[in-house]
Amino acid sequence: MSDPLLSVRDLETVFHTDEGTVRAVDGVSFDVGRGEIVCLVGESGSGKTVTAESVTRLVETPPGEISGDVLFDGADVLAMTDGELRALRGNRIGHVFQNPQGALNPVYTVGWQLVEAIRLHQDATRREARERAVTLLDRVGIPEAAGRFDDYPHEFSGGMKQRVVIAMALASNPDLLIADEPTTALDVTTQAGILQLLVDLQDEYDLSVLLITHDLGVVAAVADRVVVLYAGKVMERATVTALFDDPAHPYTRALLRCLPRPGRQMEAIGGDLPDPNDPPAGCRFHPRCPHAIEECRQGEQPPLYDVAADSAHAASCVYYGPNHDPTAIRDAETEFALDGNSGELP
Ligand SMILES: Nc1ncnc2c1ncn2[C@@H]1O[C@H](COP(=O)(O)OP(=O)(O)OP(=O)(O)O)[C@@H](O)[C@H]1O
Ligand code: NI
Repeated sequence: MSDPLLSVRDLETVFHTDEGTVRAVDGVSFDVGRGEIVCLVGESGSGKTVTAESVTRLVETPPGEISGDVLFDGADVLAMTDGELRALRGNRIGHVFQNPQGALNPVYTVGWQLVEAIRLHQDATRREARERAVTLLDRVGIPEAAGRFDDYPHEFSGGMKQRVVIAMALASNPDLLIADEPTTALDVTTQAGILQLLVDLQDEYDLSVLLITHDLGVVAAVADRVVVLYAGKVMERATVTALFDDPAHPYTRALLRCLPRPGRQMEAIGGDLPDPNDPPAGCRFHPRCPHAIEECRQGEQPPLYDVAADSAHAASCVYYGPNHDPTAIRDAETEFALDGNSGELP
């Protein structure tokens, strides 16, 4: 890969609370290449939002504390001044937040808010900004965009409101769009429309996208590459094809088994996420892993071992390390591939 747009190395974000130190993100590394859609996937509480919000240092410090390396287009984000950070967030990285409440102000029309967002970042007259706002609303799929310009947020349906939120995030013409569960609150049909929009926008603007989701159906539909998080640790990194055709980590395999498929009962992964104040030693997943052996219960999270020779596919599991045979876990169950995981929307 040519040098990635975003490069995250050994990211650690901890929160100092009265109950102790929460290691929300604990040594996470991944890249987002130019023009690529990378999905961060994992159960609730695995650290997806904190990872995304650490990238532009939106995590409040204190109580949070961020360390590691975040390089955006070669620039060291963790060393940036407040002014540089504002420029980064305003011009180069658009963020669609998990909680969409804050994204739109209920007392202003969506057109006014878009114009403000555009004028904040670009030298544009009101008239130019208005034209661009209408173009953006149209581009994100708001029917009769010019006519909806003076409507208030509450006059839009959930799906249309999310399209407006995406338009706001695109107002500055960003290089990277971070979208945190952008479809979770929407019904399935509306979800598919929003995902298709993200794919189209990626293509049209050559955007890079960091998409956060707990839904592997979403991953199958849009991702180029995938980072699987569990309890603040990366369990597996893979291309979307490798992840579905050849899932390596027992956690990924368990997640895939949970996918509903025709003629198959949906399973839940047994057990709960570890206590973030007191995670288990060894592999964070070992208490729920059917293949756990003594080695998994000791020391640190295993390193990310190469699963395939190309090193784009790696799993943090001792079975892929020296002196182990991963066929022991891979033969246990087969057939995870989603029906039509070739870019078809769920
Ligand atoms: N401000 C904070 N103070 C203390 N702990 C926090 C804070 N923010 C997040 N956490 C903890 O960090 C961990 C990771 O949270 P995060 O929101 O990143 O999970 P997530 O993967 O995005 O989950 P979800 O799918 O529910 O959105 C959780 O244990 C959470 O309780
Ligand atoms: Ni989240």
